[in-house]
Amino acid sequence: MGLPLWARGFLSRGVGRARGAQRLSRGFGLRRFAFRPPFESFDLHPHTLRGLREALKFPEATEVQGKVLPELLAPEARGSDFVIHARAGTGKTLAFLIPAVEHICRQTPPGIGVLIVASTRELALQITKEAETLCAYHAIQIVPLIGGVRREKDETLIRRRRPQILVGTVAKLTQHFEATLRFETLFEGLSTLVLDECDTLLASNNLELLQTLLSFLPKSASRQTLLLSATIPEEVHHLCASLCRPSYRRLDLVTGVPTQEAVEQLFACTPPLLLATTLRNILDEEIRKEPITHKVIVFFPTARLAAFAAKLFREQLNMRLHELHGRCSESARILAQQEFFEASCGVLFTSMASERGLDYPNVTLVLQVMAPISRQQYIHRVGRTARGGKEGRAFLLLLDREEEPFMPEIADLPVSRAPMGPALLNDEGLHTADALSSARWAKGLPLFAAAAFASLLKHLSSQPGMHPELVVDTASELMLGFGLSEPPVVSRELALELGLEKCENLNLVEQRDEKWRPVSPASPSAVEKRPRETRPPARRKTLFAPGWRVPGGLEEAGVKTDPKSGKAGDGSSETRSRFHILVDEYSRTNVESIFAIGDVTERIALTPVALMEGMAMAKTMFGEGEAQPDYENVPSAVFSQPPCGSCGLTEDADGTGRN
Ligand SMILES: Nc1ncnc2c1ncn2[C@@H]1O[C@H](COP(=O)(O)OP(=O)(O)OP(=O)(O)O)[C@@H](O)[C@H]1O
Repeated sequence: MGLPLWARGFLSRGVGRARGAQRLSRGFGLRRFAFRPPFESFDLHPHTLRGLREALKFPEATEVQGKVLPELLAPEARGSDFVIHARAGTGKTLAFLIPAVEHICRQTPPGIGVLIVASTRELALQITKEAETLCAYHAIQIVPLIGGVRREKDETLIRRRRPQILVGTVAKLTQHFEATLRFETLFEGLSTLVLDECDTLLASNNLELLQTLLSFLPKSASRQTLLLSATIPEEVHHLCASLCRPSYRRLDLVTGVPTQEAVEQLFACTPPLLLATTLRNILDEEIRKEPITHKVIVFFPTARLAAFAAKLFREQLNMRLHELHGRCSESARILAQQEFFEASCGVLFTSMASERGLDYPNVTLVLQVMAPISRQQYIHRVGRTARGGKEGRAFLLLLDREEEPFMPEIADLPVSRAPMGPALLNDEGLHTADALSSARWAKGLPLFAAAAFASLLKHLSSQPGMHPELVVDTASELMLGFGLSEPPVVSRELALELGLEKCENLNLVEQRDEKWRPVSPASPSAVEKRPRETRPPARRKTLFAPGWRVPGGLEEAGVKTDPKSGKAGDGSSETRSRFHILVDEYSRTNVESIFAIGDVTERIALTPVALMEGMAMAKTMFGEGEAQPDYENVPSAVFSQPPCGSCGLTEDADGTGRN
């Protein structure tokens, strides 16, 4: 049994849950928008109107669309850029798609007319789907470019479809600009650039990559830029303005609170030890009250905790769950997104991957486990319910000690304390605690628990006001509440990184390279140390420079680069301003301990060449004698339709006439 006696007593009190449960389980229904002009009242192309009416089945604009469309469709609007701030779920996607499609209908230069930059793969796919439905009766082609899909596959799709609208993530688009031959020429007629969820694209950790992407786009005084989000704090606004033309317009459509009025928002606090059982009780309550219509999104603070909780609840509590987070494979993410979208009821365990822009119909409850990292995150997550004019509920399940630092951040929002308090914990909590007990864990769960614990330590360490002991105690109690008999071990390296190495309650293992193997499911934290047979040689730094850009800092290291070399290095006659690292035939730079391979050198910019150079370099570096790349056996590819390629001896060299 994972819970101590005092907690069991607390659970078994089972204080009247019905009162709060009634509020928690209020049904949802259609609300009326304040003002919904019919789409016919706008001067739209007949195919667009038909797409709205027949494919999307939206005869009327939402309130936000009713305000944005007249601004963006006005003839003089093309001379301005727009920063649009409107609540989540109010129809911003169509608000930018409709004018973009209308502009393509009026002007059809070859190439891509509209580029939509999305913050996640899932959002890019969702926008693509909505654009395709809107354009069902147009001949307009839309292509998504997202991570997890091979670049060559993207190229084939672009060649075949010749899209007018491209929807992509920043990383994938940048990768194409850096590595796909003449990719930039597709954008010569670009008339509209959309940055959806602009505040996250402009966040400090993403800004550099976004700026790199934008630097590849041709400069054009007539290109319109649209920036949209449900949260645009003032400090982000000046960044938005810096991407716009001076005449830009700001449409601030959030009056009053930034969350939808139709969302009932509650919060409750729990000790870490009781978080898992409380969560289970809330879910049970929701399923019991709405057996065929419950649709619940549960947000966890880390992807690893979401993965662990999903596996635990599925395997130990027999709950049917959908799962979508950063630990899922790309195909699993796409499948989960589609399944939960189509499901009439269900529960989704997720993390950051789902909090922005994603549109699942009829979500009845958004449940946030532990404090969000910011006010914006809270608002976006709550925005996953009550979309398109429906009603919904949001529940924030905090740890006791999170209330004081977090609640002031959302003091202006209509969030009330859940009236049930400890009644969230009912008699069933006892059974939950018992069922979760690691004594009965299925195979594999201990490793998930260890990963979740490490991620919790990281997450909590980044929270304000959390000193090391508190971080360790909180994460440990949480894991005990999830059924462990003792907290998992942690590598000393991680403890050092987080400044937790002196915490007495942390069970450390010395070597970071050790493979952890649970001895038995009954004692998941008792892991056996299995040192690797061979360790990689010590190294101080690995420079990784994808694409053609030479990383900074090389000058300080004394590495010679060639700034004058302007040829593209890909066999074309193109010139580009860029630097190359100068290397000898063994891939050695002028600094003995630094090597370089691939596109950052002035050799042939082809993947097979880089691979071969890498193998030869590894032999030189790791003592198998000096080895030079063998350019005789480089596979070559011809970008043609059908595609063709070759490798090995030429007909002449072979002498047999074979190719
Ligand atoms: N005119 C309309 N009539 C009815 N429903 C609509 C209309 N326009 C959009 N919707 C629906 O409203 C929901 C929310 O729309 P959308 O995803 O565009 O919101 P959003 O403002 O972009 O939200 P977020 O800020 O979360 O990205 C979607 O399910 C969409 O299909």
